[in-house]
Amino acid sequence: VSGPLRHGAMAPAALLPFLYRIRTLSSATAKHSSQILQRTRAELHHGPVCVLSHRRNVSMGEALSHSVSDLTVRERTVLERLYEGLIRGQRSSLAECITLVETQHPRKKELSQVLLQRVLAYRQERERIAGGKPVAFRVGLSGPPGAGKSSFIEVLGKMLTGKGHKVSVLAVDPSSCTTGGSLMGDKTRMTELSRDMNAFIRPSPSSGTLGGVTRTTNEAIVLCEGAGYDIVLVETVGVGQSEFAVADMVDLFVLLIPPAGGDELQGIKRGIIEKADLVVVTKSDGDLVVPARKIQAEYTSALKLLRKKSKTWTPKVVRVSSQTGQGVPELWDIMLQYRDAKLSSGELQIRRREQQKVWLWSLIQENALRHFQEHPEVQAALPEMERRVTQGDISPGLAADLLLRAFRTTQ
Ligand SMILES: Nc1nc2c(ncn2[C@@H]2O[C@H](COP(=O)(O)OP(=O)(O)OP(=O)(O)O)[C@@H](O)[C@H]2O)c(=O)[nH]1
Repeated sequence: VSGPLRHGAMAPAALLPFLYRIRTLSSATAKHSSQILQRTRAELHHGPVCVLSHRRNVSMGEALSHSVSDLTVRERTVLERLYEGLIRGQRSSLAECITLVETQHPRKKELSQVLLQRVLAYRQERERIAGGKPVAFRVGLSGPPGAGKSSFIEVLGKMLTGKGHKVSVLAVDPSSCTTGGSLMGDKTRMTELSRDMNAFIRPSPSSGTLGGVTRTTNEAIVLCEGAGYDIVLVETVGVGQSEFAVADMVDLFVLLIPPAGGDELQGIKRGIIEKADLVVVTKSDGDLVVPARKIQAEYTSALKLLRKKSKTWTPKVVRVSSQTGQGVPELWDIMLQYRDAKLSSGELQIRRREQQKVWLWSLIQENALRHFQEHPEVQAALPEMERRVTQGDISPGLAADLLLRAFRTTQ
């Protein structure tokens, strides 16, 4: 298990045996599932599409082969209209499709999976035609509040649409998950880029758990790629775990740092610096050039001390100014060098495959934990168990075993 677990996100040890059980079950049915998946792929373009069923006592194979044959005519028509509009690159269809994947409504959720499977098949076909080259370059951008992220994305985005690219910008706002408030969405951001016909800007889903928000962001990436956006920028603010989540969904992860020392920099976590493929010191203009150079030198030295994580790439620290535009074209050239190096070495494809696995397990983790917590036997026993553990009557390990046994025997 990796991903959020690796970053120390809440994964009680008690859950591990349960996850292990799921993993064992998964491998037992893997052969059968793969045959069914093959059949599923063939069915994607024609008629019934498979989705996972939520029914109890349904084996993995049965669930995968459970066909949404009960799609109503209206549902089919809506999905067809959305899909056609999306692959023709209509921004309104893309926005509607993302709204569908963000929904909490159970039936619409199922429909969104039908749509996604079809878009995935379409993307796979386009990649096959392109000789395996990904259809889009995914770039994650993170930094503390006020680092200059939106100003930078506006300048970079305009430059890229000017070069003929189609750019989408997705946001992951961690505050929307906890408080329902927003760190990112309160002001008008990227005004020029939002008016650009070759750009698409989507704010963060406004509520849900971080896992839920990052799941929909991952799915929104697929939709943007289906709509022909060849550059997908995913922005997040460097608070909480959201930046780790974003780092795990992109090809290139960029950390933006303002040229202010001391307190402002203390908010930047060491762990996230290790994740960065590029560090960008922002606002390198006027009086800020000198502090920006200082920060650049500090980070260059700090990065040298880190373990090398790639054979083909050494993280770089560059300075830019969104106000003057200085350094932005050069930075884009570096981003392209990165992409080319990663593509030709095969590291980019490996990274994407690994990311898929990370997401699979983090989604299982989140859902399995909820399933466990909502189980009536567990809910009934939990207060007493917690009381006895906190009083030191029984060990947490034993309490976890007992709760898991209650969960298992009543499945
Ligand atoms: N001097 C200078 N100021 C800049 C530059 N880029 C951004 N700023 C200023 O920095 C402040 C924050 O910029 P934003 O682009 O809103 O930063 P952000 O990281 O998106 O901020 P949040 O949305 O709060 O996370 C604004 O007052 C900008 O005018 C730059 O290149 N040079």
